[in-house]
Amino acid sequence: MLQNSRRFRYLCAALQSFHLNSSHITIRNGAKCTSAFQFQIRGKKDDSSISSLFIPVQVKSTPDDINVGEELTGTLNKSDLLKVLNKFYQNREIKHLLMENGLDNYLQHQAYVSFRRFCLEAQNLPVDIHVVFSDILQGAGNETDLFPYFLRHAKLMFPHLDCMDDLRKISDLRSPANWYPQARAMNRKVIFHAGPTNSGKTYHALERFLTAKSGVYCGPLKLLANEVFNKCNTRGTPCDLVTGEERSYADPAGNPSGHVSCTVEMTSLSNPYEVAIIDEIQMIKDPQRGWAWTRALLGIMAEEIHLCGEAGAVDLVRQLTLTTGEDLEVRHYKRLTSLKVEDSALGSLDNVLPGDCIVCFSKNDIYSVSRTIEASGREVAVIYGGLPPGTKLAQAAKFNDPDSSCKILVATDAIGMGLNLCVII
Ligand SMILES: Nc1ncnc2c1ncn2[C@@H]1O[C@H](COP(=O)(O)OP(=O)(O)OP(=O)(O)O)[C@@H](O)[C@H]1O
Repeated sequence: MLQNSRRFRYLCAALQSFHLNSSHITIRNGAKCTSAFQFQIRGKKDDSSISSLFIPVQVKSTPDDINVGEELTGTLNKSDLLKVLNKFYQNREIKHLLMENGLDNYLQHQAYVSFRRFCLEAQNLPVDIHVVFSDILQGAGNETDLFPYFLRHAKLMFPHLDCMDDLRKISDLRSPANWYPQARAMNRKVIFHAGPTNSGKTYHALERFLTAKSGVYCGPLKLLANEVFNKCNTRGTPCDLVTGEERSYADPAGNPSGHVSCTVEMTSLSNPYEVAIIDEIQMIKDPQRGWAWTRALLGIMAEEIHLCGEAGAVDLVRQLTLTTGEDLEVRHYKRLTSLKVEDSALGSLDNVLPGDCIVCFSKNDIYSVSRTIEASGREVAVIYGGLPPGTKLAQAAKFNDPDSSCKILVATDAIGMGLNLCVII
């Protein structure tokens, strides 16, 4: 409905040519105005009202050769016109009506000055205005009869008046949930799989994903997106891969599949899916990357959204689902294996056992630790953030393979998020 409305088309036309530089924003609307409609940011000293930011379009009269108004109702005396105009402008009800039509005191004054000049300086007034003035002067009308003509003039001067409601709506950033009207139009079901790492959260969400007609998996790492992509295709569900660097199609001809595994920043908000998984949802709190989880949670067009992550994020997600008006189902999980803390320190790298993982916090440490272990004749798998996803996956697969001679993993904390590794704990 909105798209068909004149106001919306008008707004689009205005916004189509929206130019921005550091000090000056201009909206040019060639469709209706004879000159540019400017929206200019001025210095701090100016009126704080937003209205003062609009520079009026100059409205010029386009007189006919023949003064039809004069032929119909006779000549108008300019000083009489001025009296009518002043009376009109001082009328309280008129002021109130103008306010209701979006003209605050500032705009009213601007419009009045322009309308007065227009009426007094025009050689031939437009016939409708001429007749109305004539009626008023002859006692057959009231100065309030000028209202529609004044408003028409004001709207020519300030084209934004016609699309103010739409401008207000699109510039209101207080409710992010409303930024995604297509998702809001759906009846989405949100399920939070909450639990510690290695508790089977992603496993259960993925089982649902694999059986759905279509789905999107949104992961925090290229590595995880790759893992799901491979898992899905191995299980016979064609799935594409989309990361910032890579795009792979299950179909060799390059036709998109119903399932997509992507990094969360690459999530498409325009494709409808039956199931979506947003993994590691607690990342929504991350100051740098959290926006991508928020965007995915609020904007994904999926009938069923599975969020996997730490229970600590439930409250925040619940608050967000309150803003979308959606119910949140929380499923709690417990660790599948227990953690055991050693009584004594490792002491030396000679004491590293098969199934151990040494976590380092710099690439230099990775190199020195892996070299030391390899020097003692033991094979090592290495994973750190800078490795290409394929290499990381190959290293993880080598370490996980029970038949491989590689039993020790040296990695940075890049392995901490979601990657399934057969580390003995
Ligand atoms: N019910 C199950 N049957 C078979 N395997 C399972 C089951 N639940 C979990 N697993 C396996 O256990 C491992 C850990 O599960 P999963 O990745 O789902 O844990 P998670 O809670 O999502 O961990 P993280 O928070 O680290 O992502 C995976 O290899 C998964 O395939």
